[in-house]
Amino acid sequence: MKTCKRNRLQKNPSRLNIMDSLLIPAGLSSALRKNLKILYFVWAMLRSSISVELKNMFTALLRRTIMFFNPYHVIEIHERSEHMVRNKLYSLAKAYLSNTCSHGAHKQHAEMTSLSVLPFLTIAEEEEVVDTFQGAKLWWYASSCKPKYITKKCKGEERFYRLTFLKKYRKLVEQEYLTHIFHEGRRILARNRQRRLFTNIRGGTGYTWTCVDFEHPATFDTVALDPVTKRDVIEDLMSFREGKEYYKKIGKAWKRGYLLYGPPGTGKSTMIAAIANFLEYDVYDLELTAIKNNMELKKIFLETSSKSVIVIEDIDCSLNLTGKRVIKKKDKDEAKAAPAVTEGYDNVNTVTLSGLLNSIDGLWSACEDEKIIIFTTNHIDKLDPALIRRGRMDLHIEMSYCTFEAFKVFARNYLGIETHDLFSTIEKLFLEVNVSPADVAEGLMSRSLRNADVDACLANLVEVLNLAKEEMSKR
Ligand SMILES: Nc1ncnc2c1ncn2[C@@H]1O[C@H](COP(=O)(O)OP(=O)(O)OP(=O)(O)O)[C@@H](O)[C@H]1O
Ligand SMILES: [Mg+2]
Repeated sequence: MKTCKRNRLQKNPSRLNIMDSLLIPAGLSSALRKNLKILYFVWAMLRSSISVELKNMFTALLRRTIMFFNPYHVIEIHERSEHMVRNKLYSLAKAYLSNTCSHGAHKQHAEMTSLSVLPFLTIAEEEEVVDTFQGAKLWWYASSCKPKYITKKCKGEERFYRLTFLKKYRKLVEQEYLTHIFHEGRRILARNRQRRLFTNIRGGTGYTWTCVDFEHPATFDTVALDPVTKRDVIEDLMSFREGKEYYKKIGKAWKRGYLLYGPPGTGKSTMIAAIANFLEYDVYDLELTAIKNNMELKKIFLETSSKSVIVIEDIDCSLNLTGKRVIKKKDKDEAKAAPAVTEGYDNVNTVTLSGLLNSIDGLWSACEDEKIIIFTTNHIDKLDPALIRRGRMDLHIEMSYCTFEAFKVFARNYLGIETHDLFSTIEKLFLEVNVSPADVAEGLMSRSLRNADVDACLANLVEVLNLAKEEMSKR
């Protein structure tokens, strides 16, 4: 990437109107620019002494001549579209340039919003940078102009980028380069975005999502899980993330459902955080009990954005969604009397199983895709098969009691060891007792052990496991 000298014509906005199509990078077609400058000079001399009609005619002629001889094509990307709504492509181009060529500018702007994790540098106004794409050279020029319509939102200057390239690359730019900017821009914005953890609360005007920064430290390196399961999950996530075209090809919404099941303290919530961190997605922690009816549920699902993990924890406890899909007539009265609402019939104040299924994978659910939906439960057997069937909950992941393999992850992360004399004792004990990974973690890092050495930590764990064994034998 290298900078170009600024086209001096661009400094004078009044000349921009007539010399619009002349905005070509300096130094490249100096002869052509020289001739056109002369033409412009003659025009400026004549302008005051001729009639308006003649003036217009001459302007049009001049423009056409310039366009005919000008070997360049220009695309402008304005901050706002014609209807004064934000032009997404402008922000994506800005992100793209910040990452790709802004260092080529003499003057840059450093920006950081509340939604970004790192500052990023954009090219300042009146600066020009060069990009290359499949052998084509492209000039980006940042500027601003008066907006066409003055609105409350847009009173002052409106910024825009002018992209200039040889006419022979027009097809390449229109069909490939702009799409490249779109995807790259999205990727850069997603990477630099402060990820958020949302939860639904009931406000004055009904339900609403509220959020905090998502900063959970769990990763797949810190989750203690059987290595084969861990590898399968990672592979599944990777193929999901890269699967946009595949999902399109098979005609399926780009979504995937995971069911995490297992006893308390086996790492289901930790696993959700690791998944979100791995994919770099936001997390929507959906509290079903705070939602009044199916309509609200549908709306709240619609308000989740793409690149997100939607979580319903303890689905078996959230609502009574465990019965058959169609409730029998004689059960209606009982169900009506119960505050926790069952499913099956259309009561306006209920969230029903079919309402939930609809929100997960009905027609509406495909509006913003690239989403992972995760349910967790301690009791998989209590759930309606319709809720967890494959295709809806595509992957069922069992989070079980701690195994020796899982313990080795804790040993590595908590104690920084790969092996130890006590490992064989611990391995034997894991075959005899059921302890959750949470208990093992606690056994290795209880308060009294914070400053203790490895031997003491492992000895403490052996004690915890022996106690669990004793308790099991008493039962
Ligand atoms: N598999 C695991 N890997 C790493 N840490 C774990 C694992 N399981 C549990 N832990 C530790 O135990 C604590 C509790 O785990 P977590 O909340 O993820 O369990 P859970 O399965 O969601 O439990 P519950 O069913 O009660 O919600 C975590 O803070 C974490 O430190
Ligand atoms: Mg949990």
